[in-house]
Amino acid sequence: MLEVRNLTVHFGGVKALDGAMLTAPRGSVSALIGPNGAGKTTFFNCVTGLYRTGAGSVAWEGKDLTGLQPHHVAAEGLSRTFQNLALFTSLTVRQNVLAGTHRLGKAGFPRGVLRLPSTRREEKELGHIADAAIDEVGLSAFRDEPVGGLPYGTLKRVELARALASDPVLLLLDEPAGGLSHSEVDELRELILAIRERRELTVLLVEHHMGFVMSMCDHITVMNFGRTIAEGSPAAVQSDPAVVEAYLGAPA
Ligand SMILES: Nc1ncnc2c1ncn2[C@@H]1O[C@H](COP(=O)(O)OP(=O)(O)OP(=O)(O)O)[C@@H](O)[C@H]1O
Repeated sequence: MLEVRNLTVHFGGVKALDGAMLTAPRGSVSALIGPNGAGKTTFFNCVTGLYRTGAGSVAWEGKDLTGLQPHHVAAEGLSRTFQNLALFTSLTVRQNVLAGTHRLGKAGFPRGVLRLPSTRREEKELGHIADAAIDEVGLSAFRDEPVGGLPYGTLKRVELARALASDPVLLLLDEPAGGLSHSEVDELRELILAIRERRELTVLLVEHHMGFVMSMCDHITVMNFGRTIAEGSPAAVQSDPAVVEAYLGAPA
């Protein structure tokens, strides 16, 4: 499982995380929720090594990942998508997804320049992996399209395919349903559940869409002002008075 304890992050005078705790059981679809500014994206950035934590620890399957650089975290099988999409707009869908296979390649720069047969073989294998991820998210028809002109819902799937192309064991999705239409949200739910099943993944998502979260997650952590205020099943957190207060405010 993913076990995060006591994460603390300051931005100047702002305490973005203040002892945040989270567990995501192996094989679960877990969610991290909370009002705007609660610290959810900062939390993801700490887990994936983009931000340094002032204090606390991150462990996956008992292995300490605290303070590792992003590429070392990725090498442990943690892969993510970004809230504001991080795609190369002038490249095609396939080229973007291929970028996600990076951690699986062994060739490196010198062998790449020499174009050895083993390098060409590896490129072919990584191409197959990228194509399989594109097919898996239903984007076969867009494989060679430049990402630039594609609709938002399609771009979100490209991000998902890129994250899958690294063959992750833990998939972190930052607001996967954000900006999607009603029917796209429903399709995305089915897609994520099918991917989890097929790949035996653990999924942790940050999300504001409560219908989406409550209908698909096994385990939910609620954060407010950088602190974890509740954790448990969808039913348990929904009826937790601290959670109700965080979303609706204290009764007058
Ligand atoms: N790079 C930064 N520099 C300064 N303050 C930041 C930075 N990133 C986040 N913050 C602040 O830290 C707090 C937590 O922000 P964060 O984006 O992690 O919240 P969030 O829960 O993801 O919000 P949202 O749901 O709106 O995306 C906020 O008060 C935010 O303004």
